[in-house]
Amino acid sequence: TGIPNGMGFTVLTLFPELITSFFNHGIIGRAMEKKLIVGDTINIRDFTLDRHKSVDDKPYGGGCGMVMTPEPLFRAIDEARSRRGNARVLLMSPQGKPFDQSRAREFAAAGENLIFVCGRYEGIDERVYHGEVDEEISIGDYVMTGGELAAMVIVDAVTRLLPGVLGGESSAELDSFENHRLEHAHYTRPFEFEGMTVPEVLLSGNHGEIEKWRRSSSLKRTFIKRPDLFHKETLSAEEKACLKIWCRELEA
Ligand SMILES: NC(=O)c1ccc(N[C@@H]2CC[C@@H](O)C2)nc1
Repeated sequence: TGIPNGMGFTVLTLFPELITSFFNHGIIGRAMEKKLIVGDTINIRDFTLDRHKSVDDKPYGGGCGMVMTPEPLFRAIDEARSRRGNARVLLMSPQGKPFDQSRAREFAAAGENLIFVCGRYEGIDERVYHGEVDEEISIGDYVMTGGELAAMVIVDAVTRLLPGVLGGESSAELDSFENHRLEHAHYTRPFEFEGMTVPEVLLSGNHGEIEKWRRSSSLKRTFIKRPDLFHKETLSAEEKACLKIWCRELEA
């Protein structure tokens, strides 16, 4: 990414401790230690100017719930932009552009610093969206009490694609959805568990046969669990042959 200390992720939130805990564990925590990413939080409440440190107010036009006021958000976003140049401000919202693996790859490839605006209550004042937000993003068609989980989903999915983050233990290239197919089944010891054993081919050491079995496993689970993915990438001749054999076995 050419950025000296890794890709920046700044999360604007009313609950920073939710985010710092996420930044300090597992693969993400190690990426922080290795300076492959720089993750930090900004507490929106620190940018209020009134005695009560209020961040929300009643909605114009009436109705239930509260709306986040624009001033603290504007100031918090400006502070985030000042911390690292070349940043993209993302608003977490059910109305946003759907986030998926290809979008995660785009963010990771661009290496641009990302600033996440996490709303609470009914939402944020529209003028923040028009004045400061570069893009609105949704992680799925459902409503949550806050944008924080959406921000963590995006940080997680993007970080694991950055060079050096996953190291040798697994590779993002072979991910499910990488080729619009689900991942093959995984097995580890013990060989027999609850009366169920592991497909012998996986113990054969025959890497050609193992790869063939894994492609077949991936194809079958995609066929059963997510046939819609076939519209994204049509079946290869090998896949068609494999499915034909499998269907014949099922009919037998
Ligand atoms: N599907 C999503 O990505 C998503 C994002 C945010 C969200 N809720 C927040 C709380 C109030 C408003 O700021 C938006 N819900 C769902």
